[in-house]
Amino acid sequence: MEFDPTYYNICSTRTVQSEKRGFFNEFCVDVREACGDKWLQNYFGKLKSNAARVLSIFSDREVCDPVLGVLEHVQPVFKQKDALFSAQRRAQADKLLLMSSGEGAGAEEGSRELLQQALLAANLAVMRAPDRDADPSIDDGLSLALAYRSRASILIRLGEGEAALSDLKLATNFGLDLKGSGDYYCKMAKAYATMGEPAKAEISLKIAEKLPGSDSGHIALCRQEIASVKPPKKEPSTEQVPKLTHGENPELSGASKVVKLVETKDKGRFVVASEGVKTGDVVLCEEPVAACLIPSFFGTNCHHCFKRLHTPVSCLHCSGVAFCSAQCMGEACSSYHRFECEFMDLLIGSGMSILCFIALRIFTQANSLEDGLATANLLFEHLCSHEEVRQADDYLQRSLMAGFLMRILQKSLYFGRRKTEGVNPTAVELQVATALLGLLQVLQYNAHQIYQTQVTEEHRFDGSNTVYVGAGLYGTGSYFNHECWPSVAGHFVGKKLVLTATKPHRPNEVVAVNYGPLFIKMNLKERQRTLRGRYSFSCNCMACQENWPLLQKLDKQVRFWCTSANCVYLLKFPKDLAKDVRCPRCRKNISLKESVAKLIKIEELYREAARAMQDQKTHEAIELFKEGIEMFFQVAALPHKDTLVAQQSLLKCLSDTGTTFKK
Ligand SMILES: C[S@@+](CC[C@H](N)C(=O)[O-])C[C@H]1O[C@@H](n2cnc3c(N)ncnc32)[C@H](O)[C@@H]1O
Repeated sequence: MEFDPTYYNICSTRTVQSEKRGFFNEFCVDVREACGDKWLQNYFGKLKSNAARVLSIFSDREVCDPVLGVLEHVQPVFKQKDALFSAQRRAQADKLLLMSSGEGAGAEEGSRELLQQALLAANLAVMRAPDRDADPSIDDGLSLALAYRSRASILIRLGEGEAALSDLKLATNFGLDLKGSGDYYCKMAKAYATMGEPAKAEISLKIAEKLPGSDSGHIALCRQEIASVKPPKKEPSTEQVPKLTHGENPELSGASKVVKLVETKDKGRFVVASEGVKTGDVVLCEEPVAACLIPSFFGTNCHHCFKRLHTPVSCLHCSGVAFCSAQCMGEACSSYHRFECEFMDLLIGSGMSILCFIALRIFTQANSLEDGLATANLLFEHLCSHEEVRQADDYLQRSLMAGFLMRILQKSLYFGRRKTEGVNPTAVELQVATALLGLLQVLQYNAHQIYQTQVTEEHRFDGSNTVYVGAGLYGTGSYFNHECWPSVAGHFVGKKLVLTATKPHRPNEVVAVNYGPLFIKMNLKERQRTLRGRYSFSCNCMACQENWPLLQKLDKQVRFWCTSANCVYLLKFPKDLAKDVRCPRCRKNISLKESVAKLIKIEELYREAARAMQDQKTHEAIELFKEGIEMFFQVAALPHKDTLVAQQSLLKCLSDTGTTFKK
C-alpha cells in the first residue's frame, strides 16, 4: 500500500494531542505561522538530531519568540482544597447518616440509599479537605481528620469494617486525638464486628471500659449492638496474577521461557515461540516502565494503581487526583505526583495526549534526574521510532510538546531552585527536553492501552464491557508485532500486562498481538490504511494474504490439514466422508474421517465452555476452550467461525481473571 502522508500526519498528530480543544493546538498553530514553510522544510526539517531540534525551538529567531512567549506563562493550575466546602459536605454526610438511622424497620432499602448518599458526600468532604492546619479558620484546621471520622461512621453502618478502620486511623493521623475517647474504641469494636472479628471487637470494648470516665451505658449498648451484627458476605476477589509458563526468560524480562526475540529486515524485532507454545500458555506478565490514568477517570479510579475507587484518599495538596489507599497516596506523592500536582489542570487543559503524560511520568517517577535521563535515552535507543517517515511538521509539534513538558519540570522545581524564572534551558534541561522528544517518538509506536472489565451485578459475562482507563509503556511488551488476528489474548491485572496464547504455536512461529484493526471487523483495505498511517508498516499476516472475510460474512466452512506426514496443505470439507480425497500437494489419497470426528468433538467442547460461561464458571470455561482450540489447530486452520468466537470468548474469560469492577 502507498504511503499517504496526509493520513499519516492526522494519525500522528493524535498521538501528541488527544483533542482539538486545548491551548497546545493554538500554540502549535501560532509557532507554525511565525516560522513559515521555508524555514520549516528547508531548515528545521533537515535537522538530523533531537538535540538540534530542541535547541532550535529555543534559540532560532524564526520560532523562539512565540515559543518563549508562551512557555514564559506556564503557571500552576490545579484543583485547590476548600475547607469550607469540605465542612459543608461533611455536615450533609452526618445529616444523611442520622436520617438513615431514623428509618424505621422494613425501610432497609431507603436506609441503604441514604447511607450511599452520605458516603458520596463524605467522599467529597475528604477530597476537598486541606491538610492538617492548612486552614485553621475552619474546623480548627482539622477538616480532613473530621471528614475521615464522619466517613468511618458511615462505613461501619454499611458493614465495611476494614475501610472504616482505615479511616479511623487516618482521622488520628491527621490530628484528631481519638485514642482517649471511648467512642473511638466503640467504633473500632463495631468495625471489627462487621469484619467477623469478635475477639478484636471485645478487646476494643475492654479498652473503652478502662478509659477514665468511661460511659458504661454507651459501651453496654454497643456490646448489644455488636452481638446482633452479621458480617456481610465478602465477595472473594477474582483477580489473579498468573504464573509465566515454564518461568521467566532470563534474556527477556517479564516474558516466559517459551518465547524468544528474533529480528528480520522487514519486520524488525519480534517475539516468536522458542520450543513451541500451547493454547493457554502465559507468555508475558509484565509491569509497565510507566503508566498513566486517562484524566476522565481521575474521579473514579486510583491515580496510582488504577483500581476503581470506593472510599478515596486524597492528595494533601490538590483535589484533582484520588487514591484507593493511604499507601497508594504515599507512594505517588513521594514520587511523581509531587512534581505533577500543581500542574495537573494545565496539563489536561493543554489537550495533550495520554502518551505525553507517560513521557513526563518517566521523568517525574525516576529516583533522580540522572535516572530519568538514563531510562528515557535507553528507551529511545531500544524501541522503534520510525524516524524515516517523520515529517518536519510532526517533528516541530513534538519538539514544542517536549519544550512544554520540560517547562513544567522547570516550574515544578524538578531541576531544583533555578537561578532565573526565565524559560531559557540550561544544558541539562536541554538534555531532558531532547530525551522527552525521543520518548514522544517511541511512545507513538510502542505504548499499550490499559483495560479493565466492567461487569454487571447480575452476570460476569452478559453485559460486560471493556473500559479503556489508561496507557502504559512495557519494555518487553513493546517487542510484540501485530497480526490482524492475534495469537495471544491480552488482559490486565492492575497495570500488569498479561499475554496468553490463544492457539498453539510451532517453534519459531510469530507470537502476535493486535494493534487495533481486527480482520473480523475491518476489511483488508481499511486495515492496511490504518496500520500504514498509525504504525508505518504493511501487514502481511495470513488474514491479509488470504483476505479473510469479516466475521459476519464468514460461513461455517472449515479447511482441514492434509493428514499425510509432513504435508502442509489445506483441504476443503469432503463432499462424501466415506470416500478418500486426493491431496494436490503430496498426491496421496487420504481420509478426513478422523478430522471431521475431531471437529465434532471440538464443537461440543466449545458448547460446554459456553455453558460454563453462562454458569459463570470462568476457570472451567477457560480449560474447555483451551482443550477445544488446541485440538482444532491439530486438524484444521483458520478462519473458522466457531473457533474465532471461541478464541474471543477465551479472551473474555481471561479478562475476567484480571481487573474487573462493578458499576
Ligand atoms: C511495538 S513495535 C514492535 C516491535 C518492532 N518490530 C521493533 O523492532 O521494535 C511496532 C512496530 O513494529 C513493526 N511491526 C509490527 N508488526 C509488524 C508486522 N506484522 N509486519 C511488519 N512490521 C511490523 C512496525 O514497524 C511497527 O510500527
